[in-house]
Amino acid sequence: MSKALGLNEDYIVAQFSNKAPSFARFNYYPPCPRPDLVFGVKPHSDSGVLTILLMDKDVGGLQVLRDGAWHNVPTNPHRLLINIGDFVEIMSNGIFKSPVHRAVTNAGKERISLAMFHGLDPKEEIEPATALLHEKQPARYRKIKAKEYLAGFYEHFCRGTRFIEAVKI
Ligand SMILES: O=C(O)CCC(=O)C(=O)O
Ligand SMILES: [Fe+2]
Repeated sequence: MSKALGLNEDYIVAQFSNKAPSFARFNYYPPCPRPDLVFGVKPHSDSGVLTILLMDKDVGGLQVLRDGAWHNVPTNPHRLLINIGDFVEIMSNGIFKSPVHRAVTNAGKERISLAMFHGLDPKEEIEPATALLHEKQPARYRKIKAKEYLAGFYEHFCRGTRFIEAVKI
């Protein structure tokens, strides 16, 4: 990803210290009698650097928002889905976008997914890479500590809004 941005090859990897948290979350979605009323996970983007998602091999449910429409992500037993998180959107000055996604429920079938989230040391500051900025392309996000970002992220998630919008300049 760093290379694709024209940055030093290790720019993004170098942001990780040995204090960078990673955690796994198993999502279990029981059958839901009213999928028309209940989300498994409401619309959000992931906060961190990268998420590696192992989806249920049979039951779909993940949807990605693109150009205002929701698209189903097909299931595949041998596929890992890599999602870019908000930290990469900020570092790349918006060249990479962290996708908004949601999980819908299913009336007849249960579903399981496993998400592995890779974050940053809460003390790190996140900001657009200086090498990407010039007069015609100023910073589109303000500098913010990872810890502060996460606090804002969860507050906004509860309200159904996206904190990244509040970090935009
Ligand atoms: O269950 C899924 O497919 C997605 C879960 C998800 O978006 C998350 O845990 O952040
Ligand atoms: Fe997610």
